[in-house]
Order: sequence, then C-alpha cells, then structure tokens
Amino acid sequence: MATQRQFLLKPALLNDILALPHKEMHQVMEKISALVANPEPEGKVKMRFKKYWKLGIKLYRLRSGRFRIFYTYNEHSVSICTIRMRDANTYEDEVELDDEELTPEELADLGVDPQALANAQRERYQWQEAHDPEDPPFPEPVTVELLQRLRIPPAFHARLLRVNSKEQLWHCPGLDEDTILRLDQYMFEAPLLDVISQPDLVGHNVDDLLRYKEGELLDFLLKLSPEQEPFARWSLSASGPALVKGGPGTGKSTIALYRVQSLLQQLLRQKGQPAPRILFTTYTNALINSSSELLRQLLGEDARYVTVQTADKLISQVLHECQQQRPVLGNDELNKLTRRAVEEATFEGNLLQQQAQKQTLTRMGLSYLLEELTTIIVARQLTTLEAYLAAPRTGRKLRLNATQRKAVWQVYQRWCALIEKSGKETWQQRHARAEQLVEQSRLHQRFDAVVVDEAQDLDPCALRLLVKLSKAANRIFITADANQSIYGSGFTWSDVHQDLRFQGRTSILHANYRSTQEIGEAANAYLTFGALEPVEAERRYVNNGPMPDVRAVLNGHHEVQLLASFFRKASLNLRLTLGACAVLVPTEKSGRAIADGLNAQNLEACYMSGQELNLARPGIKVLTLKSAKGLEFPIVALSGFLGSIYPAIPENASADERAEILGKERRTMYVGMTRAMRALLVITPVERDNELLIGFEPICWNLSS
Ligand SMILES: Nc1ncnc2c1ncn2[C@@H]1O[C@H](COP(=O)(O)OP(=O)(O)OP(=O)(O)O)[C@@H](O)[C@H]1O
Repeated sequence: MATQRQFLLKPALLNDILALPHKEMHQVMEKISALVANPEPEGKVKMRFKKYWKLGIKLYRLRSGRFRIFYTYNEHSVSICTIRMRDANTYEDEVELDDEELTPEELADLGVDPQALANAQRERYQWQEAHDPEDPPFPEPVTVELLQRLRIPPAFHARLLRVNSKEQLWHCPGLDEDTILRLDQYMFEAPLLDVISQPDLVGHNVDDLLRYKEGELLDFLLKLSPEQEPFARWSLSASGPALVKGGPGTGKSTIALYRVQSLLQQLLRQKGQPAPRILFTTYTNALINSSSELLRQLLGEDARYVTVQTADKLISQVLHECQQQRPVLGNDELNKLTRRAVEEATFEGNLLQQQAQKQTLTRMGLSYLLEELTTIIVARQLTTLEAYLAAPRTGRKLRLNATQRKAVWQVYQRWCALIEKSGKETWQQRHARAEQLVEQSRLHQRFDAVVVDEAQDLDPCALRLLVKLSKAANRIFITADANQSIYGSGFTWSDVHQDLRFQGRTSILHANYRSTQEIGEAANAYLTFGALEPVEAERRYVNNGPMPDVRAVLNGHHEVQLLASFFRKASLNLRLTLGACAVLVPTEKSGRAIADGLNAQNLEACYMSGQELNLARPGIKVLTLKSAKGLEFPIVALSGFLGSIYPAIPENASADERAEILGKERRTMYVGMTRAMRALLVITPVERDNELLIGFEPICWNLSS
C-alpha cells in the first residue's frame, strides 16, 4: 500500500479558510482530505495549468461547489495553495487547461525553477505598476458577517464598515496589521504566482484547518528545506551531543523545533517510553509563546511531553526548590562594590610591587575587571588560585601574566567577601549556585532530552546546568552562532562540560531564509573585525532586495524625520503596516526619545523593554539592540546613536581591551542588522567619531545622502 503523502499548505490558504462560509467548510475539508489521499489528476475533475508548468510548477485545481482548490504535489507531499471562488473568472484567461499526456521533459522536471519564477514575478509587478488603478475599490461591500468570519475584532467593525477601497483600508487609523492584511487579502486575492512562491507550512493533519478556523490553532510550522531536513534527525543514535551552527536566519531555531519531534518519536516509538520528557530552551521570553504554539501544532497531543522555558527561568526554579534564593546586585551597586574590592585588596611583595599590581588593575578598567571576575572566575567555577593561573581565558584579548593574575585573585577574594556581606549576589554567582544545587533539586536529570537554542550567549554555568538536566548526553542538541555572541567573548564547548564534545557531530547551515542577500552581505561586511569565527564562505540567500542604507543626521529632529519617511516608504513599497517596523537602539533612553519623536510625527510607536516585549502590538516597535536577539522584523532601522555614549569604553583602556569591547558591540550591531528581512537603514551622527559607526563599504551599503 502506498504511504500517505505529507499535507502541506501555503500561508495564503489560512486567510482563505477564515473567509470560507461555515456551511461550505465541511465540503472543502472533505475535498482536501481526498486530495491528500490521492492528488493525481482525473479528467476534468482535477486539472493542471500548463502556464505554470513552464516555470516548473505543477499546479492543479479541483472544484468544490462554488470554490476551486489550487494545489501542487509530488510523490512525498501535497501542498494546498489557495481556495478561490469559481465565479471569479479571472484565472480562465491565464489558464490553459490541458489534459494531454505530459512530455518526458515536463515529467523529468519535478522542481520549481526559482529563476523562471523570479523572472515571471518581476514581469508581473512591472505590468501591475503600469496598469493598476490608483485606488482599487472593494469588489464587495464590507459586512458585519464578513468581518466576523475573518475573525476581525469587534472593536474595529464600526470603522471598517465605512471603508470601501484599498487606500482607505491602508490609511484607516487604529487598525492592527493583521486586520488590514486579512481584509486586503480577502478583497484582492494575491496572484497565484505569489501564493505559489510562499514557503510551505506543515499541517499535522487536515483537521488542523478546522482548528485554525475555530481559533484553537494559531500558527503553522515551516517545512524544512532539503539542506535543513537531515539535521532534525541526524546523529540521533550517536554516543554524544550534536551541534548545529549557521549564520543569522539559516533556520537554526526552526530546526531545533523539529529536533524535538524526532527526539520524541525516538523515545516514544523506538524506546517505548510511555511518557518521555523533553526540554526546549529559548534564549528570550519573547519566543516562549510562539515556540510553544509551533510545537503544539507540530506535535499535536504529544506536545504535553515538552517543556518550553528559558534557562533563566529554570535557574530560578532550581533555587526556589532548594529554597536558596537571593537578591541580585544592581549594576551601580556592583560597580561600587568592585571599586571597593580593588581599594581594600592586599597584594603580595614589597611596597613597589604592591603598587605595580594595583596599577595593573586600575589600568584594566572597572568593567573589564568585573568581566574577568564574573565570566572567567565565577562562570567557570575556578575555586583556587592555581586553577585560575592555569585557566585558558578564551576570548579575553588582554594577556595577564602570573603576577597580574595573582593580583586579580586577591581582588576576587575581597570582592566575594563584600558580596557575601551584602546578602546579594551577581547573575553569574546565581547561575553557579544553581548549577551546584541542581543535583538536589527535582529537575536533576529530569528530562530524557534537552534542546538548547541560541546557546552562544548562555554562560558556562547555565550550560552546565542544562547538561545536568538531561538524562543522557547523547540526547542534548544545541544550536549556536558564535558571531551573534553579544555578552560573552566566546568559550570552548569542552571547557564548559566534558559531556559537550561534538567531534563529528557539528554541522553548518549555509542558506539564509530571513534577510535579502543585500542585507545579509552588508551585515557580514560590517562585522569583519568583530567576528569570533570566520563567516562561512559558502552563503546562499532565497530573497533579494535593495541595498541597505546608511544616512548621517545632524540632530534628533532630523533623525526622527528620516525614520518616519523611511518607515512610511518601506511599508508602502512592501505592502506592510507599521507593525512590521522596528527601531533598534543602543539604550533605553534613546529608545524612549525616538518613540516619542515618532508619535509626534503621527506614527504610532512604542518603546518596549526586554521583559515587556509584545510583538503583536500594533505600530512601530522600539527596542534595544540586545533585546532584539532571536527576533525578526520585515523593516528595521538602527538608530539612537546621537549623543549616547555607546559603546562605553574606559578612557584609560588599553588597545586590547578596546578591541575586545568593540568586537562585542560590533557583534551586537550585527545581530541588530540581521533582524531585518526586507529593508534596513542605519542612522549615524554626522560626526562619526564612534568606532562602531564606521566600516560601511559602499560596495554593500547605499551611502548617498
Ligand atoms: N526552509 C525554510 N523555508 C522558508 N523559510 C524558512 C525556512 N527555514 C527558516 N525559515 C524562516 O527564516 C527565518 C529565520 O529562521 P530561524 O529563526 O529559525 O533562523 P535562525 O538561524 O535561528 O536565526 P538567528 O540565529 O538569526 O536568530 C524565519 O522567518 C523562518 O521562518
């Protein structure tokens, strides 16, 4: 018996499903189920479109009452693209129905030819630009019944009932992005070519469509590409953990979700475990809900076996269970305390030698010293001077000889005593304590498998803690990109834990699905000095667009005006709302000022801290570069550098220290740039005395004024 093909769908289908009247849903669902079981054409019932076959796309359609279901298929899957009304005879012109036998060439060509598709799309856009009316009217009136069917919130009904053209819809104030897009797509069906070029989503089964219509299911997961797919299953039966690396937007987080599915299948089916437990950790709180939702969609009922959490939350849980919580020191408190530790530390040797040691520490700069204490000594849990003298200090550029390390150790001891007295602790101390306590908590080896996404910025203690939560080292799966490391300066995995040895189980992804080639390449060129690892020479992109821009401004007023015009233009060009735009800033202060400035320009904008990120909120999102990690937005501006002291480099910092701080901040800027999917603008002050705001090569960046 032939195995059932996988059920795939295009994002456009989701809107069609919402728009479909309830009474017709049942029949359409039956037809889709039948198609998934047997998509082969049958005379006049299931037909293929010759026009698209020339592009290598085998498009078919099936009638269902007054609707037509458009789909493609191959031997492994059936992809349902869109559902259209039958009486909309728009397609008849472009459709050449054909029930002749296929030529061998047509049959041989099973894949879509991306170049032919791109050319056809370009031609269509050019035609549209020249022929489309300025403001197309809605083909049917907006009714309450329609708005309810499209699940548009009742709060918007009154104003939408007065809208009757595309321009009116896009300029109607107070609507959220989803509402505008949903109504626009209903009124003006996307051309088939656009729908076909959307990525495939994976349906668990055809009933998922019903659950989506009922509001039980909110999202669908992407189908992995042939490059990505093996990593979901690869080295599942190996003796050690596996690591997937890859630049921004290469799908590491998406693969991590699929890895959970493979692990679950292995545990449930092969190992016969009745109720396995899997931990999936994301870096930021903002991704917890979306990851949980995608896992629910991917795993169905089995999602109950998976816990989705941040490492920070797990650390809190361990400390809470062991009743060992302590307040964390604020930045100012910690700086004060470290300064005091330097003053009060006693050094070895004669007076002259003691003075020399103190001088070394003062020259090092407070933040550099603090990082030495926290990321080298505490995070790597070095408990003796001997261990510190022998430690590799990976990633630290400033070399320290034995005498200098002894001086640091003296300060460290005084620092620990002062912290103890304060009754508080640093974040790294908290992580280190949790790691030591985990064996006494219920979480120890609680999980059959652990998947860690974006591991490059977890400190070694947090990583070790995650290793201890897993019952078996060979069921640990990690994704990371060292060049997106914005806190630490790098470490070697096996230094962190002996179980983290990936020999032969490290793989690299090359295709970027998020950003256009122009944005990706410009960001890579900018990163150069900050790279912790050489950027992969083999890079591929699936999208193209205009070169990103760099613009210089004189003052805050000019900056906000520039932002406003960039967002207005880019959102119009891309047919997106302001909800698709983000401003990434160096500090909260500059972010709040920019949000106020944009509001004054009548553009809805809101500053959000890392803890209160609400990505569903309408309007422009303003957030710090650091809290944008792991996220993505179609339109991005990096801004807020006027008048802010960024990066903060101590005046007396040595060349090595400067290089280390600048490298880290350059990576932070790089992370910000690579959040952009389609349009990117960097705004710098006219006076570019900031070393971070140089390095925009005209070959990659549009620098015209
Ligand atoms: N096979 C694919 N087809 C189409 N889109 C994809 C595919 N894989 C990933 N994407 C999309 O590319 C974007 C980036 O994916 P993802 O967040 O998984 O990448 P990442 O490597 O984790 O990125 P980063 O490290 O920059 O945070 C997302 O919008 C995702 O939906």
